[in-house]
Amino acid sequence: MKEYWTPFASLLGVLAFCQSLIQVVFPPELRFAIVKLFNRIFHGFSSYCYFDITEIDGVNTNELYNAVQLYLSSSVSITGSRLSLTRALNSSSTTFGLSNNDCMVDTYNGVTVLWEHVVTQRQAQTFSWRPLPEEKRGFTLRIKKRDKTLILDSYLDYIMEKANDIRRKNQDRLLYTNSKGGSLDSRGHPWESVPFKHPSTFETLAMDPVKKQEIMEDLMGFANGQGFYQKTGRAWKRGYLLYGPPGTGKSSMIAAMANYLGYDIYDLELTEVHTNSDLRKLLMKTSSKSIIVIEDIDCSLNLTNRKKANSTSSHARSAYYDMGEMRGGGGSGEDGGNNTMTLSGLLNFTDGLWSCCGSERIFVFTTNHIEKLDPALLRSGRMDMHIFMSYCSFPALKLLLKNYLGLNEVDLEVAVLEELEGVVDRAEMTPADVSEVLIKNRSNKEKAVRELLAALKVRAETNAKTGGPRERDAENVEEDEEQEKRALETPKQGCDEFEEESCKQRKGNDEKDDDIIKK
Ligand SMILES: Nc1ncnc2c1ncn2[C@@H]1O[C@H](COP(=O)(O)OP(=O)(O)OP(=O)(O)O)[C@@H](O)[C@H]1O
Ligand SMILES: [Mg+2]
Repeated sequence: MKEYWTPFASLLGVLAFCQSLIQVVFPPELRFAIVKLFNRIFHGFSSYCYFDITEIDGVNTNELYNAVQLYLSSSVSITGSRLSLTRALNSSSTTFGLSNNDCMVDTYNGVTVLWEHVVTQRQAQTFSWRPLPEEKRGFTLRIKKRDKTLILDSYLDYIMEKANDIRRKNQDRLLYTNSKGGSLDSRGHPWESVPFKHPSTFETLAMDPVKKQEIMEDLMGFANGQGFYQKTGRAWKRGYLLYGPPGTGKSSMIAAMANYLGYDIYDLELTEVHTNSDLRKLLMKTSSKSIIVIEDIDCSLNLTNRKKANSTSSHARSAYYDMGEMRGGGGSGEDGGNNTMTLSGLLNFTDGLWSCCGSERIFVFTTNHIEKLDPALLRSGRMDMHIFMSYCSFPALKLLLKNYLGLNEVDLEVAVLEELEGVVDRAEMTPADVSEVLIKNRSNKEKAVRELLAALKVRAETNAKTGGPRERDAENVEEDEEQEKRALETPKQGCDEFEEESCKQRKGNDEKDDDIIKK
């Protein structure tokens, strides 16, 4: 049972009045001694103790503050008479909250506690390393001294759990981006967020059903595995590397993972991160139950295969390592100090001590060119699962037919099914291409199937003549490598240009592939 409790607020008001009176009458030293004595006497006689939960704890956002707010908002909505209402941009739900400086009683395991929402104006600051919000916000929890153990042992954990449940039920997850280039907002967040409403789920994801089931079980095992991770002394985190050609569902898979687990997504734009210490700050500001995504990792940072670079020449090697310094403006080479963004900084981010700040986090890297990644990223244990997102297979095709046209296997003629099965692997078409044919003709199911079959046949024939996208891709990779080798052998000042050119080239190749597919 929860209700407003005004006598407590009045008592606090009297205390505040006494304190301001003391401030006016006595000099600062005497004032300090009197206030201390006054507090000691008051607390000595009082049977209550108080806990302050401030919104910002030093430089970090206090997760407990957010949890208390959410927890109380779930109860206030029913019993409160004075509420603050908020609705985030594009959000589907309204949040009720305790108004400024209002109090509320809550009962837990037969123990009654009092919550006060304390909001005060921040005094004008002469200097601050970052802008602070105008208001200082926090909750004060008042409990009986004799209930302290019970409350501290389980009540706060209960609140955290409840808040997580509420968030999951609201289904309003957030998509964060660091595209502001590391600048902080007034609450010290380097991330900007929007409500995440991607409709992709494992039901809509077309891929090998056995592999899909394996991934879903792995994710669920992770989410429910707190005890296991604790027992085995492992950090509660998991890494997935999604690789495969463009349009095979890597981004859709990330959205499906987030929707399946109810996690937020942090989309990390590596090109906006300039130093290893910036990366650590970003990591510190991510919350638990989240997926941290780095898309197209081969293009975001110079993480291409070092082995190949090493085998060229010592001159080339030093040019390669110097690239990190040039980008960050004078760091300490490949191992990198904090002045530059390096591979080792990234590995430390996912793997090292820093990866363990917070818990229940999933790292997902995606790439179109796994062969271009540094072996250090691929070493076993680094990413727990390597998932190949392949061209459309027969089971995936059947799922797309069902999702887009509502056609089950039994709705199709046996001969058509056999034709589709016979041609789909040779066609090497991505699920994105297949979806496009189906969407275009979705008002006429028969025509859609006919056109799809024709498109698959054309693609299979082209592949038979040209070797297919896999071979074309391999040729492009060789071309890229040749170009990288040439750039590594040129003087250092060409490195930045080379980097840009190489990335453009890769993007160009992808577009070329897309064109071929569309034809
Ligand atoms: N496996 C799939 N199942 C269902 N739909 C898919 C699948 N793959 C691709 N699609 C469709 O194609 C579109 C593009 O897919 P998506 O962006 O997930 O590909 P990607 O692998 O991330 O590509 P890129 O490498 O270019 O980032 C999606 O909007 C989705 O509709
Ligand atoms: Mg993608």
